[in-house]
Amino acid sequence: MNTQSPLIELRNVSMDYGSGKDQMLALEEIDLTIAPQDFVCVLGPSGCGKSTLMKIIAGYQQPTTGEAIFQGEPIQGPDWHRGVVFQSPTLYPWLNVKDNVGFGPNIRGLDKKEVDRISDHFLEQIGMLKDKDKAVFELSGGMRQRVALARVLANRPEMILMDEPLGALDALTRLNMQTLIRDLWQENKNTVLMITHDVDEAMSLGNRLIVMSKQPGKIIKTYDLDYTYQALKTNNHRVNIDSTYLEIKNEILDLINTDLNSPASIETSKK
Ligand SMILES: Nc1ncnc2c1ncn2[C@@H]1O[C@H](COP(=O)(O)OP(=O)(O)OP(=O)(O)O)[C@@H](O)[C@H]1O
Repeated sequence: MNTQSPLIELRNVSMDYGSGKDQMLALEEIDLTIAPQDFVCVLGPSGCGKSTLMKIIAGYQQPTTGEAIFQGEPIQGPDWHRGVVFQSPTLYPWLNVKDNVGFGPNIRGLDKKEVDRISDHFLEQIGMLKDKDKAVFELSGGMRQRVALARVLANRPEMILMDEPLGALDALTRLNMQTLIRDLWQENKNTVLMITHDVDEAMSLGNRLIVMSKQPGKIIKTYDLDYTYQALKTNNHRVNIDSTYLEIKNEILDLINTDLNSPASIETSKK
């Protein structure tokens, strides 16, 4: 984690859904600080509130109690500073690839030449410049997710929020996408928060990992890791799976799978 002033601060954030006897506590007393250019991966059992946490940072939901702060200001609602990528890419089927990527800059009133320049730049980054005139229905799942990423990047957001973005992809495409996401993070210097169920994916991409307890979701442990930096240094983009890696992976799996009714206080480990 770097030491610049935080991009995101969650202070004592709790989130209730429903009311009366249907009321349930989804998140409880979350304190989280995310620095610029962090790549934070969030892991935790199904239903522990990962997406709720992401929606609060995106501005889709206000916490029931506590504060969600972006660059020192309370998050009031969604805006282009924090772009969201979902598991199922939400592309506009009536627009071709290039116009999907240029959608945000176009809406913001940039002139056509500038919109084209931005679209081409990000299509190049995702390796799909040659596909720019294709229709959405002509794309594979992995290609759609790449276009969804480029569309978010074209808005030049400070932060990218991803909710299981690779969950629907086959294993090989998923590995290639992990490499692409890491490269895009490095190249564009965004801050990333990514939810995943895959511990290896989290360990190989994130420089910070957050593990949450089962509902009500609390942060039970955070890790600062450097496997993603190692992967950036190698030609084949692979992480070195050493004994420490396996220890941390097993510890995380235990944390996620153990009954965590009384989560321990927050701990931070450094590899
Ligand atoms: N809009 C909503 N209204 C009521 N309950 C909700 C709402 N959104 C989420 N919940 C509930 O809050 C809890 C946390 O849900 P959330 O989707 O944040 O968990 P998650 O960790 O992302 O789950 P998964 O890993 O299965 O995607 C769940 O019990 C869910 O049913």
